[in-house]
Amino acid sequence: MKKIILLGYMGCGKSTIAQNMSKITNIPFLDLDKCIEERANLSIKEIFEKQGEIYFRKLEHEMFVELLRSPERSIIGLGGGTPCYANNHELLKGKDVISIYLKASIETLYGRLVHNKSKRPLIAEMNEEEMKEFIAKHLFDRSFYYNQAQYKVTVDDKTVEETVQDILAVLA
Ligand SMILES: Nc1ncnc2c1ncn2[C@@H]1O[C@H](COP(=O)(O)OP(=O)(O)O)[C@@H](O)[C@H]1O
Ligand SMILES: O=C(O)C1=C[C@@H](OP(=O)(O)O)[C@@H](O)[C@H](O)C1
Ligand SMILES: [Mg+2]
Repeated sequence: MKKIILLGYMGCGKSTIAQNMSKITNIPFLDLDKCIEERANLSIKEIFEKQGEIYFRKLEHEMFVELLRSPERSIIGLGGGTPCYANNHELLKGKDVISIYLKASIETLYGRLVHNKSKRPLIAEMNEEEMKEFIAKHLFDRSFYYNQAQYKVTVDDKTVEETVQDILAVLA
C-alpha cells in the first residue's frame, strides 16, 4: 500500500500538514519522531541528551524501515534529518512511496523556529543570530537530499489548508 511521505527542513510543517491532510483524506498519519519517542519512551530531546545524535539516527533509520514495511496506507511526516542519514533517501525511491518535499524559505523557517526551538535539540541552545546562520547553511547542505523527492510543494505564505490542497492537487 502506498505511503505518502512528507519531508523537508525543521519547521516546514511536516507534522502539522500530515495531521491535517489525514483529517481531510481519512488516510491515517504517522509522525516518525512520535513513533521513535513512543518506542524509546523518551522525548527526542532526551534521546539526544542521554544517548547522542548518532544513536538517534540509528533509531530513526530503524523506525523508518519499520514504517515502510507495514502494509497499511499512511501519510508519514519524517524528521527534518531523516532523508540525510543512512540510506534513507534511497528508501524514498521505493515503488510504494510517494515523496513530497515541503519547501520553505530561510525566512519562513526562521520565523517559525525562533519561537519553537526548545524541543529541537539541534537549535535549542542557539541565540537568534546563530540560528539564522545555522538554518541557512544547514538547509543548503540538506537540499541535495530534499530535492530528490518526487514532488515539491512550496509552503511560504500559505495556510495549512492551502498547503494540504496544493499537495492533493499534485497527487491528483
Ligand atoms: N501555514 C503553516 N503551515 C504549517 N505550519 C505552520 C503554518 N503556520 C504556522 N505553522 C506552525 O509552524 C510549526 C511547524 O512545525 P511542525 O509541523 O512541527 O514542522 P516540522 O514537523 O516540519 O518540523 C508549527 O508550530 C505550526 O503551528
Ligand atoms: O532536522 C533534524 O535533524 C531533526 C528534526 C526534528 O524533526 P522536525 O523536522 O519534525 O522538527 C527531529 O527529528 C530531530 O530534532 C532532528
Ligand atoms: Mg515534525
